[in-house]
Amino acid sequence: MEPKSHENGFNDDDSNRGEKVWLVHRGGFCAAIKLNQSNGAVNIEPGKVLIELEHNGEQMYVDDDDIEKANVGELDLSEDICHLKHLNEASVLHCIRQRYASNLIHTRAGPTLIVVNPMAPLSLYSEKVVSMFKGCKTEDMPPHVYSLAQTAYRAMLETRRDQSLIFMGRSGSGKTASFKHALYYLTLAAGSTNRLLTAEKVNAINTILEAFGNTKTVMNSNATRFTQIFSLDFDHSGQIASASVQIMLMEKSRAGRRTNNESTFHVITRLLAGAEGHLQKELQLDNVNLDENNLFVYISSKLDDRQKASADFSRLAQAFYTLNVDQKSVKAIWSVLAVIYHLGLASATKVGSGSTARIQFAHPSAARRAASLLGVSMEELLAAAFTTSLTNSNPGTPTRSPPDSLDNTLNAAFDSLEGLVIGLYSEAVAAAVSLINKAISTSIHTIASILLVDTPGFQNPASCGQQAGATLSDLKHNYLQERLQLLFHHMTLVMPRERYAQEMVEIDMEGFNESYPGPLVSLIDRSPQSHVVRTSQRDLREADRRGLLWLLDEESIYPNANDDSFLERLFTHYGDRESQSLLRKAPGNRQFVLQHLQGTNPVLYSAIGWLKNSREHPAVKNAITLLQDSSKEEISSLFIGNLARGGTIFCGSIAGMEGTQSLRRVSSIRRSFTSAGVKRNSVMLQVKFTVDGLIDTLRRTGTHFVHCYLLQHNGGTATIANGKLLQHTSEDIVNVPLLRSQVG
Ligand SMILES: Nc1ncnc2c1ncn2[C@@H]1O[C@H](COP(=O)(O)OP(=O)(O)OP(=O)(O)O)[C@@H](O)[C@H]1O
Repeated sequence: MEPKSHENGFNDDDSNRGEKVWLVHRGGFCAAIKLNQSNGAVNIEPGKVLIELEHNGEQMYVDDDDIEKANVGELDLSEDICHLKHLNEASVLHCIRQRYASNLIHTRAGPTLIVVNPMAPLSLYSEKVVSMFKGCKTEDMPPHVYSLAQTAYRAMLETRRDQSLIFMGRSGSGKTASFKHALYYLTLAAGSTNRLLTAEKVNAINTILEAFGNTKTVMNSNATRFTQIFSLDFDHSGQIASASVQIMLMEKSRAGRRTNNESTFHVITRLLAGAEGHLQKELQLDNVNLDENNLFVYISSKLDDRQKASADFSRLAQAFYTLNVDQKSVKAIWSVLAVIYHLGLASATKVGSGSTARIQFAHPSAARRAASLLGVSMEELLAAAFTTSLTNSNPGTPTRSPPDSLDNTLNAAFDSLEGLVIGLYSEAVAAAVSLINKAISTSIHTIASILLVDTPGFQNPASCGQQAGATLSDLKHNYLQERLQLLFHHMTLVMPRERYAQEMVEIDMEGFNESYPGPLVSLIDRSPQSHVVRTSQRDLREADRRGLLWLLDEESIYPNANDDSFLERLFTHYGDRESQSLLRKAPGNRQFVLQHLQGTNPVLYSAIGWLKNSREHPAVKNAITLLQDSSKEEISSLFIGNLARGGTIFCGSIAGMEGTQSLRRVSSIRRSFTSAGVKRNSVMLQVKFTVDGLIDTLRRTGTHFVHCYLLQHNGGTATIANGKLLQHTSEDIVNVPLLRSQVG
């Protein structure tokens, strides 16, 4: 925009007034009238137009390119943005904003649903509202997450083909909230045989999964850290006859994270705050001290936080009751979680020196509590916790912290203890998911399924003020979001175009600006085509390039490789001019930027510790051995049972595979989830193959996409005062550049 102050050429003559337009500028857009330039105005530069701003009457010349046609006011609240006569960015943003100001947070974009996070509870979802949508056809329903679920249900009944509801968006944008509403709708609207799945049970499942898989981050105070497929399997009559949950790509490293500014999963703090009486004594949690230094668990000193955590724990315990889960199994899970707490206190220390040096628990009394809760001896626990800290017993694992000095020996011990804790936590989650599936899955023959997919949202911590750079876990979540975008692109643009071409229908794509996530996805996950590795050649042949995940994986097995050598290889592969629009170096230590979401969301990453984190520590696997060897029957039987059902969470990185009918029907999907790559210790290739499996699964279904939008960067942590939206204007609430980057 180039505003100009003119003393000549402007007049208020109504005959001069033209069409309504938007003046688009970096901070947003504003309404204006395009004035007729032939009358009055002199010396008009080519490519300029004369406008009058609506809000203050100021007249100015601006670039023609900065103007977009506006629609008539009657279309302000259009239910479907495809109905706008002038379909341009400013008009779409205006429509979403106007609807939001009228408490209409759902908008259609053709078959896709847009939902903006209202940052306040709205009374849009209830049993009564469900009954209004039940049985309806798409064209008879207003945009709502219930209407999308109803459309999927109807399509499943009519075609007998599996359907999926896929929730996409940034962290905190409301994916999980909409996911839960859709699940609630389908449960109530379809009903289930023998009350297998009720709204109460769905609520209980969400409570459990949220406790085990969510945490607090800068972007969302209740951020989901796992991908979930909730499968509803329907019989001939359209009722739910079986259901199951699969959990994958869990950010399990968070359970063993030893940095002060990262929270662990909710369930641990809830257990510590909420276990009372007999349970508290049994778990030996009666002396929890707020000031103690725990490696893995941070307990808030705020009374409010602890009271809330305690109330949440009661709800969690009640959720297991609601699902009729055997209480001995629940107790076994609590024990494993309490063990993590005790191990965090036990910590590690080095005793002796030279050849007699040994690693020991720094606080043996805490370690004894852990051992007795697990039902193993101190020797067994010690061996499981520190096997790899003095000698590198796993030849496949690089010695990144060679135990050649006091610090390195101790660091290796801490890494090992962390590995065990991550393993214990993963097993606890797998057990919880198995118990859920036992409660809701049956072997009744079903004809088709609806898969609801919720994922951790797109992460850009800098957008919420965290300047340290995004982590490797953030990259995994962002990679999944890119793959979902690619799937969306394929299903909504490529496939219809191919269909039109087959049917020889001509479509006018002029002026259509297609953005394509393919190049960045390829930069991240492109498989190696050749065996040339570790070249420092700048002019790599195209065929020799491999994606970031593969580079990280390869680098992590080279002795003496480190985060710097990984970055060097990354820039050897992608330092060329063309790749600069996707990847560039950043000034900070080991920092780089990936231009995510077609450049609309550049994320600054910090690659510190990436190499270490791209291999699973061997101690992770010690957890299952300890649990199976437990002298406590409730523990060993729960975890032996887990293994017998697939023992999936370590190797396949998926929990709950046993419960699924939809995945069982398509055995190739099952294979891709459990393929050889997934079984390797490589965390990065597990990510790649698991995402491949998920996308393959979804591709075979009728897809229904929900795009969730954030109106404020901190929308996942903010609630509008008094729970009210602004009455007259939404301008204070809607961050237009942010919304624009999501719409784009
Ligand atoms: N439809 C809604 N109605 C009311 N509040 C909502 C709605 N959607 C989101 N919110 C609010 O926003 C917060 C963040 O939403 P949610 O956890 O669903 O985001 P998300 O996209 O799943 O985030 P992440 O990817 O981090 O898991 C919720 O805790 C809730 O306070």
